[in-house]
Amino acid sequence: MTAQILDGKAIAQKVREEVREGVARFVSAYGRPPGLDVLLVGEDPASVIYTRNKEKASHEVGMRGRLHRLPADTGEDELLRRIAELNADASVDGILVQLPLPSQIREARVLDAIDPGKDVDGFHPVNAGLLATGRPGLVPCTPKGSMRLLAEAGARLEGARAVVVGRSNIVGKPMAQLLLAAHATVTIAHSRTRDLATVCREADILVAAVGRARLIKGDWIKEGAVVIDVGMNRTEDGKLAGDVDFEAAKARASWITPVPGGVGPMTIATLLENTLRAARARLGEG
Ligand SMILES: Nc1nc2c(c(=O)[nH]1)N[C@@H](CN(C=O)c1ccc(C(=O)N[C@@H](CCC(=O)O)C(=O)O)cc1)CN2
Repeated sequence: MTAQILDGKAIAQKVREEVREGVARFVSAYGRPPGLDVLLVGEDPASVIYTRNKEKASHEVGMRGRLHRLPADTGEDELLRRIAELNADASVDGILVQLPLPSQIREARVLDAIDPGKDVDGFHPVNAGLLATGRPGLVPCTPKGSMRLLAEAGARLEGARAVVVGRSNIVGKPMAQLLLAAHATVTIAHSRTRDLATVCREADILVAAVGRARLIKGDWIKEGAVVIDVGMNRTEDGKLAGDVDFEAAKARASWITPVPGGVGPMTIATLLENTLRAARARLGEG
C-alpha cells in the first residue's frame, strides 16, 4: 500500500476560507471584527516567524490582529500586567502568549492569567478541564487541526484503536481527549513506554507528537493506518523532519501527513477558527 498524502496546506486554506466567511457575517452582525492579540517575549527566530504569520493570517481573514513584542528580559509581572489589560479590553476576543517563554517567566502563571473565554490557545486549566469532561470550550489548535485532518481523510474513529505518542499538555493530552470523545479506544504512549514498537503496531490511528526525529519506524505502522505526524524536528543538515520515518511509513499507511506541510499549517488556521469562536461566544452566540 502507498499512503495518500494529507495536504495540510490545502486543508488549512479551506479552513481559512471558512473563517473568512464567518468573520464577514460577524462584522455584519456586530459592526466590528473579531480581535486577536498575540504576545511575544524575546527574539526566538522561529517564534518571531510564527507570531508574524499569526498576525498576517488574522488580517487576511478580516480580523483585527495585533502582535505585541516585548523585550527578552521582560519580567513576569510586566507580562501579567499586559495580559490583565487585554482581559479587560472589550475589543479583544483572543489572547495568545507565544511559547516557549524565557526562563525568568513561569509559563503556568502566565497561562492561568488569561481570561478562559479569550484563551484561543485552549491552554488554560478551565479549557483543559472542559475538554476532559466533554463540555464545550476552546480546544488547543494543533490537536483540533489534527482532528480536522482525520476528518478530511474520512478516518473512521468510532471503535478504532488510536495511539498518541507524546503526553504534552499542548498536544498529546488534548489529542487523546479529542480521540476519546470521538469514540476511539485511546492509548497515550511516550518516550519511556516499554516496547513502543508493539504499542504503535496496534494503532489504526497513530499520532506522533514526541519531538524526536524519525523515532517511529516504518515497520511500526499497521497496514492501512492513518498517521498524523505532529513532530517538527531540525536535523543536523538544517532540514525539518517529523517524528515518523515518512518514506518507510508511507509504504504501509493509508493516509499520512508530511513534515513540513501537514499538521503545522493547521495550527494557525485553527487559531483563526478559535478566535472567531471566542468572539461569537463572548457576544452571546453559542
Ligand atoms: N502559544 C503557542 N505557542 C506555540 C504553539 C501554539 O500553538 N501556541 N505551537 C508551536 C509553534 N507554532 C505556532 O505557534 C507553529 C509551529 C509550526 C507551524 C508550521 O506551519 N510549520 C511548518 C514548517 C515551518 C518551518 O519550515 O519551520 C509546517 O509544518 O509545514 C505553525 C505554527 C510552538 N509554540
